[in-house]
Amino acid sequence: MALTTELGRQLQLREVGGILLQAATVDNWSEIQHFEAKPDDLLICTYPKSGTTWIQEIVDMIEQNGDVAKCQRAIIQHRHPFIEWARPPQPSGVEKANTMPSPRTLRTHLPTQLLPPSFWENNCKFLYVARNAKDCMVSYYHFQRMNQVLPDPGTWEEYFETFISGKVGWGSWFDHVKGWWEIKDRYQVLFLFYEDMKRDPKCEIQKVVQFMGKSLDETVLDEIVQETSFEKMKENPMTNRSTVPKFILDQSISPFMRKGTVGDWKNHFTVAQNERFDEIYRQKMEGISINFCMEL
Ligand SMILES: Nc1ncnc2c1ncn2[C@@H]1O[C@H](COP(=O)(O)OS(=O)(=O)O)[C@@H](OP(=O)(O)O)[C@H]1O
Repeated sequence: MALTTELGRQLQLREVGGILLQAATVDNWSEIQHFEAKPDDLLICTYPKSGTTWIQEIVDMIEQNGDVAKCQRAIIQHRHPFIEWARPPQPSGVEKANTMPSPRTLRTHLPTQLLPPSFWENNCKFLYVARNAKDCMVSYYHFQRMNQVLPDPGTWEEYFETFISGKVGWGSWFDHVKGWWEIKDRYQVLFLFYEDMKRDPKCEIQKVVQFMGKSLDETVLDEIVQETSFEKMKENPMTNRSTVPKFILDQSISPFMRKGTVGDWKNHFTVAQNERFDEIYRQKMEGISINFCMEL
C-alpha cells in the first residue's frame, strides 16, 4: 500500500509479521526490536484512536502531582517516547527513550507479538486502554482523512471494509485487543476502557494512581479529572496537536480532538453495516470474556 506525495516513503505502510506499519518504522525495525526496556518502565499501550493522548495526559498529571504548569513543559507527543516512531532525520522513539532518565513512561500502538522482547523480560508495567471497535473505526476514519502521512481512507463504505480486514496501520483491532487481553493476567497490566473513563473518570484515574504506586490528595485527583476533560484538552495547545504542521495533520478536515464521545458510531454505521459488524465481532471475539459499553 503506497501513496505518492511530497512526503514520499513515509506514506507507505509495509508489513511486519502480517501487520501494516509505517515504512520508516519498518526500516528501523531492528533498532526497535533491540530496544532495552528497564524494570521500572511504564508502557502506555493502545490500539490507535483508543484514548492514547487522554491517558498520557492523565499519567503525566499523576507524575507531576497535578502540577498543570509542569505538564505544559512540552507537547504531549514529546513527553512519552513513541517506541516505534521513526521519521529521519528526527531522533527515533528509541533514541529519545534512551536519553530519558528513569523511571520512564513510554508509549506504543504495537500488538503484543511485535513488542520488543525486553519489555516482557523486564516484567514492565503495561497500561492498556481499549475502546469499543465501532467508535474506534469512526475515529480512525476521520483521523486518516486528516492525517496526510497515512493512506487516504476513501469513502466510509470503503474504510469499513479496510478496517474489518485489519489492513490499517497497526493491524486488526480484534487481534490487538485480544492479544493484550489474553496476556493481562500473566504480566503487570492495568486494562482500562475508554468508556469507563468517560463514565467515571475519577474512579479510573484512581486505578491508574494505584497502579503507578502513588497516592494523591482528593483535591489533586479532582484537579486531574478537570484538567484532562475533553473540553480542556481540546483547548490545550500542548494536547490538541495544533502545533503539528498542516501538511501532516490537516485539522481543517477534521480536528484531532474531534468529539470524544461514546456511541458516535451510530451516526456512521448503516443498519446493514451494524448487523454485519456484530456478526464479525461475534466470530472474531468468540471465547473472549470482554464487554464493551457501546453507548453512553
Ligand atoms: N480527554 C479526552 N476525553 C475523551 N476523549 C478524548 C480525550 N482526549 C482525546 N480523546 C479522543 O480520543 C481519540 C484520539 O485517540 P488517540 O489519542 O488514541 O489517537 S492516536 O492514536 O494517538 O492518534 C479522539 O476520539 P474521537 O473524537 O472519537 O475521534 C479524541 O477526541
